[in-house]
Amino acid sequence: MAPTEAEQHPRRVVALAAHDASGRLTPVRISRRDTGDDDVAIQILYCGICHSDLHTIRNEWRNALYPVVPGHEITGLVTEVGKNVKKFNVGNKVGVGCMVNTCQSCESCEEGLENYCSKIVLTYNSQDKDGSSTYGGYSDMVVVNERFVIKFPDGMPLDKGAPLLCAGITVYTPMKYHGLNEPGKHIGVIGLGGLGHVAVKFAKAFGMKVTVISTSPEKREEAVERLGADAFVVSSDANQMKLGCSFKALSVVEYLAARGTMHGIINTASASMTMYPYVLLLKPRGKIILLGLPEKPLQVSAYSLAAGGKTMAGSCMGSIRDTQEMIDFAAEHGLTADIELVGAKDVNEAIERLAKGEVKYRFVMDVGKTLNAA
Ligand SMILES: NC(=O)C1=CN([C@@H]2O[C@H](COP(=O)(O)OP(=O)(O)OC[C@H]3O[C@@H](n4cnc5c(N)ncnc54)[C@H](OP(=O)(O)O)[C@@H]3O)[C@@H](O)[C@H]2O)C=CC1
Ligand SMILES: O=C/C=C/c1ccc(O)c(O)c1
Ligand SMILES: [Zn+2]
Ligand SMILES: [Zn+2]
Repeated sequence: MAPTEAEQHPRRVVALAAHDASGRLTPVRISRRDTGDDDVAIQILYCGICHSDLHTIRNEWRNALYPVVPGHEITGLVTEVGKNVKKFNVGNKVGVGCMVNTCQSCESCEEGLENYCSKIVLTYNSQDKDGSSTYGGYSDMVVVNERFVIKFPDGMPLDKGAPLLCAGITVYTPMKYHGLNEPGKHIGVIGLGGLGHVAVKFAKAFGMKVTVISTSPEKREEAVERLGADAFVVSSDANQMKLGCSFKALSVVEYLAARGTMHGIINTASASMTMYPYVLLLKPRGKIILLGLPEKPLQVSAYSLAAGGKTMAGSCMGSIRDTQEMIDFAAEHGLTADIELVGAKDVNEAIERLAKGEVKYRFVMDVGKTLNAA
């Protein structure tokens, strides 16, 4: 007889779940599997709050499988390992990012780019190979196959390091694969949020010139003085953006100075926009990489891309091998996210603030100290 859900997933774990498109999170109990031979059990201490969590719980991508327990920037301590586990021991500091399973046999998996596996199992809002739902890091503990667990190097803090597991790898990957990690090159970063601010930090660590292109003039000073950006262009204010006329609103002098100067741009904006004015910032044959996943389509002018032989591409998350490489690189360079730590009780308020762009630059939930009291 097939095992029941309770037999397959006997651990009862405290979590925060959204139940409908209001996205409001409430405490629930979920089931986790026992630690299998290849698994690592992790006590979750911190979990970053990514804008994808917000898109998902509010069903903006029309794919929510409620109840949704979000969270794919998970850090914590190993509490148990299965008998085949080679890379981890009890007590290790570890992280889990956006995926927890792949097929291991498709072309993408064989190339080591399992983030593009057609059968990828995401950390939450997905169905695992045994048919169970996956639940993310807004929870006490998680059980994950060791292949999807990242070793946290000494010196990489579990709180400020957590956002690197999604925001960090999502920006590091296109920089690596599109040659946007070379000293002296000029990169533009659209959107100074969770992804954008770590993109600025990685670009500076690679020795690049960085221009932030932002809708928030008030972010200029810290973008330049604290994050180390070389230039800052105000792209629009929110009202003008709603009218779709970002081009007219660009801060004209800085914009004109930046036109035709960028080897690449990464677009981390969570909202839809007209790409034309941004494409004009690229040098001939420059590349614009789309990372933000807005609910509504972007507007693109074919003419602006074709004239100048420019490329528009997309990129999603990153492989496990690249995630380990990125975390090790970040640790060597003392690179972490700028975070605001929030308790589990305040998570709904934090998500409201994230929706309004009122975070500098990533909320991280203090799961270890506060979830059980929520
Ligand atoms: N491709 C992938 O693998 C991944 C994609 N994502 C997606 O990336 C996006 C960003 O995520 P994250 O950094 O966590 O989000 P944040 O909310 O932290 O940052 C998004 C930034 O976008 C800018 N922005 C917001 N509204 C607008 C607007 N109307 N027009 C132009 N810019 C705007 C703001 O920057 P500013 O104030 O500077 O203008 C804001 O800070 C999301 O859509 C998310 O789902 C996330 C992770 C992985
Ligand atoms: O924040 C990360 C989002 C990752 C993601 C979104 C959508 C999708 O189909 C994925 O495979 C990953
Ligand atoms: Zn994410
Ligand atoms: Zn695969």
